[in-house]
Amino acid sequence: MLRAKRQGFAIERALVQANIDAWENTGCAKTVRRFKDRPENIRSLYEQVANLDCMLTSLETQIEVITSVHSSLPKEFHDTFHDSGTSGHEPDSLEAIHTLVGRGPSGSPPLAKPLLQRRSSARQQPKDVVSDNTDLDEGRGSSTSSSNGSSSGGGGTRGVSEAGVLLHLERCAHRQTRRALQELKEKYEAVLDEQKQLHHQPSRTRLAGSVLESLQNELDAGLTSLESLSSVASTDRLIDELKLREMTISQLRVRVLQLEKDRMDKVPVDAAREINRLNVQLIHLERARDELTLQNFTLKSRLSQVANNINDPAATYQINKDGPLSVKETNKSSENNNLNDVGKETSVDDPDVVKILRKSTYKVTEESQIMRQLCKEYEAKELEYKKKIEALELELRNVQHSTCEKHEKSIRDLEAFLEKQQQKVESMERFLEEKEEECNMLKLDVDTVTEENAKLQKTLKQLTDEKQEQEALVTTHRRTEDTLKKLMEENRVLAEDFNRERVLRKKYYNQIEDMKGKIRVFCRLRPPTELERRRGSEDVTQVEDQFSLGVNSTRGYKSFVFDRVFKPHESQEAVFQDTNALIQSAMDGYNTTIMAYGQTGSGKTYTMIGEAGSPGIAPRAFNRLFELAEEGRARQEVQIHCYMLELYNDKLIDLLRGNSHIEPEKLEVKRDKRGSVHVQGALVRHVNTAQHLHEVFEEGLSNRHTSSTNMNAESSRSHLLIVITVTVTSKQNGSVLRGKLTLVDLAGSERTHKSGAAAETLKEANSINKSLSALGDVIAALSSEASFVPYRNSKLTMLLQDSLGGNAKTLVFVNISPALYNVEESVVSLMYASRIKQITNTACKNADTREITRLKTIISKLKRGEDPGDDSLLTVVC
Ligand SMILES: Nc1ncnc2c1ncn2[C@@H]1O[C@H](COP(=O)(O)OP(=O)(O)OP(=O)(O)O)[C@@H](O)[C@H]1O
Repeated sequence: MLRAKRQGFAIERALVQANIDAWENTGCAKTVRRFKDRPENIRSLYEQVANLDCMLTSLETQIEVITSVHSSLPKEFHDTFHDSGTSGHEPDSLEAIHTLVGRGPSGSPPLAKPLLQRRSSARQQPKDVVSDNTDLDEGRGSSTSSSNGSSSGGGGTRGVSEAGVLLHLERCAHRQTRRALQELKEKYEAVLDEQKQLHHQPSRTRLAGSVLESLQNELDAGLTSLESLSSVASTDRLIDELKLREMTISQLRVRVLQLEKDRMDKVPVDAAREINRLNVQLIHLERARDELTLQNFTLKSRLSQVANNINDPAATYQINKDGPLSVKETNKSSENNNLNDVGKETSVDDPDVVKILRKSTYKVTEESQIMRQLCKEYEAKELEYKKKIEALELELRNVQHSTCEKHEKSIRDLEAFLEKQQQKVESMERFLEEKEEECNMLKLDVDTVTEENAKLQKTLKQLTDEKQEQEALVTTHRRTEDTLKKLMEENRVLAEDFNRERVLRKKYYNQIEDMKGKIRVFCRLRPPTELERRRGSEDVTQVEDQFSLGVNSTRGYKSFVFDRVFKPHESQEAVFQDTNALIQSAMDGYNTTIMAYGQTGSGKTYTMIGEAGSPGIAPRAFNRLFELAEEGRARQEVQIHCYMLELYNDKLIDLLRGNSHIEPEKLEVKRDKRGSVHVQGALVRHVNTAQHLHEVFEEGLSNRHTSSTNMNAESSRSHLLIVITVTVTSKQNGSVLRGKLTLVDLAGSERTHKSGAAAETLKEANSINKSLSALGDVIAALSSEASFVPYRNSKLTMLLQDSLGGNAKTLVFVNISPALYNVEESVVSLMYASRIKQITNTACKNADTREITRLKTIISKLKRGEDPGDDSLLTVVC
């Protein structure tokens, strides 16, 4: 019995350990962690295991005690069992007990039912079968216990036939039955022994009672532990799961409220991320639901296992409960059969034993009832738990439903938001497409610009190369320019030197010529007149330098060299600068003559007299004379006289006497002994100032004959002579210098058909041409150094006798028209001028010493009473 309890507790311990292992091995990691998070549950389980171990230990102790008690039983008790042919050892009795309670010693399937069936069938068998059992028992005894020595023919029953096998099995069953009976017998003996011990050894009785009490307690503790194991752990786990679910639900509610709040606040939510997060959360929830379902299933399986575990003891107890009946029946049958048989064999029909057995049976029955009650309670709790589980599952479904609805609502809201966002995305895509089109256009523009840029870069590179080349060229050009500048500077210096040298050469040549008495000839070109411009006449002249002039005539280009050539636009001042020296010569006592020669309208009057605002040589000479007089006023006294003559139609006219009522004297050209020409009878005016001289000059001009011709609007129709005598008396020694400045404006030569001269004008022209022709003859004679010079052919040549080949310093201006229309006259004038230039004068100074000599001669003649002759004539008319 104790061993059976021990086996039962061992089984229970193994079950508890198996539960722990199952929970740890088959349970999910989360569940294991939860249990590990709650060490009290684990501790309670291990405490249960430890309690069961203690109970097992105590049972082992009890078994040892009972074994020792059994060994102390009287010898006849053992002999009885020995006589019955049973071995009587403990394992057999335990095996019989296990067989009775329906479970093998090692948890093997129960053998009670087949054995009972076989027994019942065996009971119905004839006695020969029993004899067979006896044979079998004998055979078993021969096979299992050689000490009996009664089974010698057993090997004959082991045969090849099925009947032999059945017989062998029946014998085994019979042997088991005998073992059970032996066990009962041993129990009976034990009980007897206990009774005896109770009588003789009260301590042992008490020990047995305590052992029974402890067994009952252990049984109660085992049931309680099983109940607690099946109820408390499951309830705690369910509570934990419920709390976890509630926590998850509350978190979901909070999240849903947050989402609602976000949606209501229209806060931008990343819909996709939120949906993903909710989907992940749904997956977690589904996993959690699956886990809970699995746990629920595990729990149910566990409950069913526990229920089975409980049912096993319940079945045991049921068996026990029914067992009494069975036992009763068994006992009855035993009483009726086995016991009767035993009784027959052992004569165990003691009412006390039966009473004890019945008492035990009743006790077991009570325990079985208690167990059934416990089973009912457990079933009720199981139902309760199932209801709770169903309620929880319902609540879970509701929560899932509500959560799903909220999530679906949120998903719909999110989908609506997503649709809006998609619309925005579509609009943005359209906008993006437009921008892409613009971008493409811009790319095309960029490509075009890039191509242009490439072209420009290429052009720029070419330009850069060209620029570099140009810079090199510029550098070279600059060097060349520098070199050229240097060369030009050198050239300029050389030119200046050359010009200077040439001027010096000319100057020295002129000085030499002056020393030789050569007449100086200046050539002056005038600009084209308005008439010539209207006629479109070309300029046939070319000023080669300040000494040379070329003319493109019908006979070709011809160059002329003069002492000075003035260009058309050279000023009157410039012209006068080169004539200034003759004014000084007049102040120095020389006869100087300045005259202008040339074709009519060539600029003779412009050169000699000038125009208003552009005075010519005469007015400037007047100013210069008085300037020189003023300059030498401290050391000398200057007396200036002048007269003006006009040779008109070969007739001399005193211009200063023109409108006076004084009868004009007969003017005669005279020459004194020195060769100086003077006009007898001319009115000589003394002038004190330059202004006075200008007035006298203007007066004389007003009397001059002029008229308009085709060649000149105001043509001079006569030859004009302005004669200014200068007497310079030295304040230091009283010496006297008598100079004469003769300014001659010749009338212009002209061709009558060109000048369009009328009858009177034609007469003037003929007279002019005649006088000029005589002048030409004189010039030709002087230039050819002829022995006879025809001065007397014309009054003009008589007047110019002391100026051409005379003792004066003479300057002749040959005025030239640049027009092609006048080229022939210009060439003739230039040829005349060239001839004039070849004429040599014999200039001499009218010094006092000679005068003194002459006066001395006159005085001497007068002293001798002789006529002084022409030498006594005064050269100056006051
Ligand atoms: N150097 C000059 N610069 C400007 N104009 C000039 C120059 N020479 C002459 N003229 C102009 O040419 C015209 C003719 O000049 P001018 O009267 O002096 O010639 P002319 O030789 O005296 O003629 P004629 O013998 O008929 O008197 C004038 O109108 C004069 O102003």
